Amino acid sequence: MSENIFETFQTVVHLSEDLKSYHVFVVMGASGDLAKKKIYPTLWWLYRDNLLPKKTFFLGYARSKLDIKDFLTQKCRQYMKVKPDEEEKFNEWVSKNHYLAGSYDQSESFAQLNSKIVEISRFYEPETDDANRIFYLALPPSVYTSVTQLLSENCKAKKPHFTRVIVEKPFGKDSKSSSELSTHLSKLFTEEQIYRIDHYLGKEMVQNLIVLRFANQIFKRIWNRDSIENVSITFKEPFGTQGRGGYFDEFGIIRDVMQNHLLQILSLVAMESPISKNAEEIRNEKVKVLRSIPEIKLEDVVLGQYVGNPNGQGDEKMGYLDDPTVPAGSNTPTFCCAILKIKNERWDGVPFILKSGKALNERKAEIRIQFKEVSGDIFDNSCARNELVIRVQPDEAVYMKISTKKPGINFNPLETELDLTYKHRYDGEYMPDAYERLILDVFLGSQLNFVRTDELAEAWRIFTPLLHKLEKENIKPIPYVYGSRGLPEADELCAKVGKYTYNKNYKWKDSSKSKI
Ligand SMILES: NC(=O)C1=CN([C@@H]2O[C@H](COP(=O)(O)OP(=O)(O)OC[C@H]3O[C@@H](n4cnc5c(N)ncnc54)[C@H](OP(=O)(O)O)[C@@H]3O)[C@@H](O)[C@H]2O)C=CC1
Ligand SMILES: O=C1O[C@H](COP(=O)(O)O)[C@@H](O)[C@H](O)[C@H]1O
Repeated sequence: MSENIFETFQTVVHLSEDLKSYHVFVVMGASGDLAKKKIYPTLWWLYRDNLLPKKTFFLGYARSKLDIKDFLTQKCRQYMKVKPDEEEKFNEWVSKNHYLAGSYDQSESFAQLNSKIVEISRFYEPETDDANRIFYLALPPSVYTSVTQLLSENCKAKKPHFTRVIVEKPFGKDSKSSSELSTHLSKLFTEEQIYRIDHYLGKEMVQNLIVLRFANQIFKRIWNRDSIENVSITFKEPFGTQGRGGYFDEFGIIRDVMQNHLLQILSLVAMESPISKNAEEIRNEKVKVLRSIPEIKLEDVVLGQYVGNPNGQGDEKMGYLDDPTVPAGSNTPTFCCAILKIKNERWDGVPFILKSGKALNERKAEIRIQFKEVSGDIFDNSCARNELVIRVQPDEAVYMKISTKKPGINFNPLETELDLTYKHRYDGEYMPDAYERLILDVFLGSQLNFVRTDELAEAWRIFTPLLHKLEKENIKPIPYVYGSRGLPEADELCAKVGKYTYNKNYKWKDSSKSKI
């Protein structure tokens, strides 16, 4: 692991006055899946790498009665990648974990939670009267309202200590429910105390967008409707609902991925240059561009639902409706391709294609910027459009597809690429997980990578009319086979409305594997 990558964080964490006092990180819903697979492993990695303020302890809270030491060492450990030489440090981290069982809707339980926080703070530092408090709500949305209410009434830190609350999506189901939740939260906490997590904002290549766009003069000049024909933002997963059908069916792919992860990426790709790197300046620009996007119309959308592949293996044989947790006859889409428009000076006429789906042919998240055709082409229309591809996952990469002379005795253009593949260029660099970056941001009080209330309201405004129409008219998605690339109808929409062209002649050669 490279030490350098952490230097900045460690310096900030250990020098900041605000971070010198005790911190308690409370995992609400500590017995659940998210806590087990993501939150506790992330806390361990941050602790292992000395990234957390030195005086931090951890408190789990859930209804189940459990022994936190057993839970961490037996249930969570498989997700924690503890190396043999880290045993001592791991045990040290486990010993800093505490647990309290309690309800999600009774004031006495939250009063006990408050007493427990104070008690543990005093155990570590007898003179102290409190600690900075971070509450991570790894909970189902059904208990958000009561938990936040009771936290606010019983568990806020005494000043000057801070209280921060991390909220997981879904942030409502449409404009109305989201606004109700936002209003509820805003009565209890200030905007500075609320951290709405969208884990895509913690991914390396999503964070890279701001640097790529605003630290390169060559991109600044061409990042507009004069040069760009279309932009695609794609999310694909090669597996279905995996028994989570009950949850998924309530939301569908649009709410699960598009309205949040893909729209967040879109806003970073399309926003104007912020005045500075300041979180509020950046979030102001993100909101501004979202405000320029009209609501999506049904005619600009293709919806799909996967069916089992009779020739597939295991899960692939199972269609969405075969999942016993999915209601019979459900019309919830598991695939969606939508074309968004941005009505502003920079983007007028440039389609933004958002594509997302489960049970497709591959795991991929990428941003593809397709440039306009060469004007005054002297090569008999044989030049492919340039493309800039930012691959978020798997294998982070930035590559630019360009035409060069085909090597040899000829004068023909050949589509090739300028390739920055991270695993080759930054071999050995430690790439923190999205949750590591985001949880650290909360300790540091940086809201840059979290979703602000007005941003959220705009995101719902864009999607709510479409979602309501789909539900009211019970619109049937088109079936596609588990493991396919998607729907031909989506390709047609991308070509016609999205102005996207696909060059099937392009063949990529992994030059890292070439012999010299
Ligand atoms: N650094 C690296 O590792 C590099 C890797 N490569 C690899 O080379 C391969 C080709 O490169 P690239 O151009 O990026 O990717 P692809 O050829 O896989 O896809 C290009 C785009 O065309 C779409 N597409 C694919 N098939 C069709 C079709 N039949 N009709 C319409 N649209 C289609 C894809 O959408 P959809 O996602 O929906 O299928 C995607 O948006 C990829 O596997 C890529 O990973 C290339 C350059 C650098
Ligand atoms: O938020 C969600 O994201 C995951 C995909 O996350 P990734 O980091 O593995 O790309 C998705 O599977 C899930 O359905 C969705 O709720």
